[in-house]
Amino acid sequence: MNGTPLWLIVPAAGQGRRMAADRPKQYLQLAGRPVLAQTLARLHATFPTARLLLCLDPRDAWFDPAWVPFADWRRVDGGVERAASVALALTAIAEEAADEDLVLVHDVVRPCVHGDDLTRLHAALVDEPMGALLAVPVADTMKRADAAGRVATTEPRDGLWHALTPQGFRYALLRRALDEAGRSSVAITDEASAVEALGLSPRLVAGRRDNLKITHPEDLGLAEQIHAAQILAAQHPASAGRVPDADHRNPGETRA
Ligand SMILES: Nc1ccn([C@@H]2O[C@H](COP(=O)(O)OP(=O)(O)OP(=O)(O)O)[C@@H](O)[C@H]2O)c(=O)n1
Ligand SMILES: C[C@](O)(CO)[C@H](O)COP(=O)(O)O
Repeated sequence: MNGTPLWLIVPAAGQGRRMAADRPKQYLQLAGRPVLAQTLARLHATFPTARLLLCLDPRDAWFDPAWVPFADWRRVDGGVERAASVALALTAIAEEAADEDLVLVHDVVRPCVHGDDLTRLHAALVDEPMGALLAVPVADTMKRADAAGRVATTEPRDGLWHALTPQGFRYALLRRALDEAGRSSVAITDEASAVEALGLSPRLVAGRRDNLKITHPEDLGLAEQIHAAQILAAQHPASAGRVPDADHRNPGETRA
């Protein structure tokens, strides 16, 4: 892409309560290395000269700086929630970042993010003043539950997408969005929803379904299998199955 400076923010200050492991899930082993190390390696392979901000719990006793492959990186204290961790990272570079600099935010617990998706998202951001995020269309029938755990309604899934990461924005926009979100009582679970709260519409960039977020215990085994299949596909590109076309259409694109 053009020479716009690129910052990577990797929120990694979570406790992994739903995983309920003996350590935060970003430090569990995936293919012989901690999840955190695998995720940073994926980002570095595509963006070797980006500047990294790694949000860590100030009491974190697991982190090893040897896992960071970036030449230009720093550790930032995380906040009480994911959005607070990202906001603190933005504040940490307030004196250095220009308004138009690009910021990509990627969950440390998405180690299977594919280089092709990173490249396409980055390219999409050139002409997107409102930012963009990787996402996949919902493929299952969607049920809304009542208080008794029974089906209340079946929701139309047309136009519904799963939001993934990375999510990318210009520095000034993301800072304003998270500042405003911090002053309101609206729950913000991703960067895009903070930008949406300003009345803006980030672009959905169709990504791969295997960009799994390790959240629950069974996700670690799935991530292992995805990771192994991706490595195999990279070694034997001719025999690798292509991701179906439908998964890579962006909203508004029609089937050929
Ligand atoms: N205060 C927080 C909370 C979460 N995260 C990060 O945000 C990402 C997505 O969060 P999630 O999957 O919810 O991770 P945890 O908060 O660790 O999980 P849980 O909610 O089960 O405790 C993770 O990379 C996590 O480390 C963060 O940087 N700061
Ligand atoms: C940002 C995110 O990965 C988008 O899907 C997700 O919202 C983070 O998970 P959390 O459980 O809301 O922290």
